[in-house]
Amino acid sequence: MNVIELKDLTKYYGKAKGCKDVNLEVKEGEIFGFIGPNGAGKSTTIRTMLSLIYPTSGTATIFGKDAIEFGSEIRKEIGYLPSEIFYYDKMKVIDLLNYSASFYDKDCTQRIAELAEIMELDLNRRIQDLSYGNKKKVGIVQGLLHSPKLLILDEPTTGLDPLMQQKFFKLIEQENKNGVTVLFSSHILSEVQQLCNRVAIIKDGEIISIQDIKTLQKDSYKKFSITGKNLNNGKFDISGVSQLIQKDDHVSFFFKGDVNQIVKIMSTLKLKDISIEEPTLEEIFMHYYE
Ligand SMILES: Nc1ncnc2c1ncn2[C@@H]1O[C@H](COP(=O)(O)OP(=O)(O)OP(=O)(O)O)[C@@H](O)[C@H]1O
Repeated sequence: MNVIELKDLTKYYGKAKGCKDVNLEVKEGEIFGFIGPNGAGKSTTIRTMLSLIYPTSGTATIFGKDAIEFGSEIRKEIGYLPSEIFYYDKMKVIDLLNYSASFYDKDCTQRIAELAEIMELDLNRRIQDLSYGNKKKVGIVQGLLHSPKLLILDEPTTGLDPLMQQKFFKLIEQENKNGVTVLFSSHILSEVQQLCNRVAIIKDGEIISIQDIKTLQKDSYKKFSITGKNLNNGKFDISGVSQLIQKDDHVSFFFKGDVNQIVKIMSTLKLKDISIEEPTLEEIFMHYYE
């Protein structure tokens, strides 16, 4: 079953394009990555699918229901962490979270305490006394306290230190194991790589590719780095080689194709060192942004 289904979802702010003809399906139980640079249209797509803003055209269906018609019903089952969070500064964290919890027909007290412990959040501090990272933690607890079926996380890790990021990822993985579907928007490819099953890439408001993370990494480019005397980069002038860089005794490049071709060329060289690596998502996607 598709938890999220977007059909030609389009949002213009006056003449400015927010997102255009976005088609996307997120299946139940997936952790789906949504990747793009700043201003690519991630937040616009998310806000439109949540019917927090209205689409110019197209439709969003969540849990099989139209997002506008059933907006308030759907949102009860969603945990949404917006990219920017604004709070009443004078409130205590616990009062704010209890207030959020009051919108749901369930007792969230225990879950608030559990989440605060996992995220190391002091519930008795005032919002105005919290650092940016701690405010982000409030948002995370707020998004999860009602045990939603769908989590929509818009740039959730900004402001979290690396240790806290890992704790947060573990928490998301645990939620996912318990059946929660996750849409994870980010401009940091390595975190999407760590967490997601599939990924959609958005650029200038339009989806340019949707890929399975595993096939993406296995079936695509390999990154070769070699060191040796008299390496002539002209030798690697074959189809499938890209982004070749030569510096002194070192040559690196990406290759997509029959690796035997590369091995054959390598066998004619006198090498000091060689490494063959899986490229990072960043490297794989680089050409989309050129
Ligand atoms: N309220 C608005 N009014 C006018 N233009 C807007 C508005 N909100 C977003 N935009 C424009 O829509 C485009 C997409 O922005 P959006 O915030 O959705 O991108 P994003 O991928 O979420 O980026 P970021 O990570 O920087 O938030 C940008 O060109 C942005 O300037």
